[in-house]
Amino acid sequence: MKLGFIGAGNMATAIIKGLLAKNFLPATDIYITTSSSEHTETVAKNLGIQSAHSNADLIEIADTVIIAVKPHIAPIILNEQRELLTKRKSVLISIASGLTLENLAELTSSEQKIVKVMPNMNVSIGQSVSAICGNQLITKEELDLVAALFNVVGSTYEIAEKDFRNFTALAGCSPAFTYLYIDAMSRAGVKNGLPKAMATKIAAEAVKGSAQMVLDSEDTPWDLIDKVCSPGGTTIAGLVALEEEHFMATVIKGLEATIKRDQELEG
Ligand SMILES: NC(=O)C1=CN([C@@H]2O[C@H](COP(=O)(O)OP(=O)(O)OC[C@H]3O[C@@H](n4cnc5c(N)ncnc54)[C@H](OP(=O)(O)O)[C@@H]3O)[C@@H](O)[C@H]2O)C=CC1
Ligand SMILES: O=C(O)[C@@H]1CCC=N1
Repeated sequence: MKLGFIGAGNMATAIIKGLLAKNFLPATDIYITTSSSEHTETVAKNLGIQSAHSNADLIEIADTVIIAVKPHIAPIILNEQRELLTKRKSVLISIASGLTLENLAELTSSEQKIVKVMPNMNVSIGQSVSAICGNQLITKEELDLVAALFNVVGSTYEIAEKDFRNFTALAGCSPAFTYLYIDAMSRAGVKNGLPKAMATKIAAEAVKGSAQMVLDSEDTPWDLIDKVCSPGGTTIAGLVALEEEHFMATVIKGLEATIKRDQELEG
């Protein structure tokens, strides 16, 4: 497989680092473009991979093309490159939020093989959770190959396209919310006398262990909450205070705002 990334920002570089770390592809088979040749050269050099002179050159070289630009830029590029993509019979992978398989086919052609993937930032440490679905032209083998690519950098769920928005909120955007939670805990630690770096590390380790516990245990999160809360103790006091401020409803509101924004981006 020769893999080309149109766009080499946060997501593409994280995926590339993950793929290189696991030796999924040799660095000689990974190509990128950015908005300028100079920037492409710099990023490619830093990652130790290949630069393409233009998006058209990249499509000429790669058999699998990941469009990893911001959702409002993707339509412009796909429209420009539609004939070449069709001619090359490339598999097009889109990670842009808010663009449906139907949008992507309209922007390219009815013959375009398309896979929609929603990864998250944790690709760079091999712990992404990604959703995947293909259009009617994608064979099972092609879908499996794309799933294998994203399995190298985490786990992959094949889901119906109608569930993508929900997945984007739960897995694509939620790392940002979790960082916010960790930072808020860390600031509470600082407020009460711990140095910031130490407080952040402690908060992050507590979150990591708690997430692992949910994955490993047969208990539901509520069962685990009850096990932490000693009668008349400290945790129940904190839990009640959080719920007085509508903690659960606030989290749900945050995720639902991302679902609404995703709908708006689709237009
Ligand atoms: N960030 C995240 O956690 C996640 C993001 N996504 C999706 O991934 C996509 C990329 O997001 P992210 O990586 O954060 O975005 P970034 O802004 O970090 O990266 C965008 C990249 O696109 C490049 N670019 C802009 N215009 C062109 C062009 N005409 N030709 C080639 N490259 C171009 C930019 O180049 P330059 O730097 O030179 O301007 C940059 O390298 C988005 O669609 C987003 O919805 C999906 C899941 C999670
Ligand atoms: O903020 C965004 O639009 C992208 C999609 C998922 C995470 N980041």
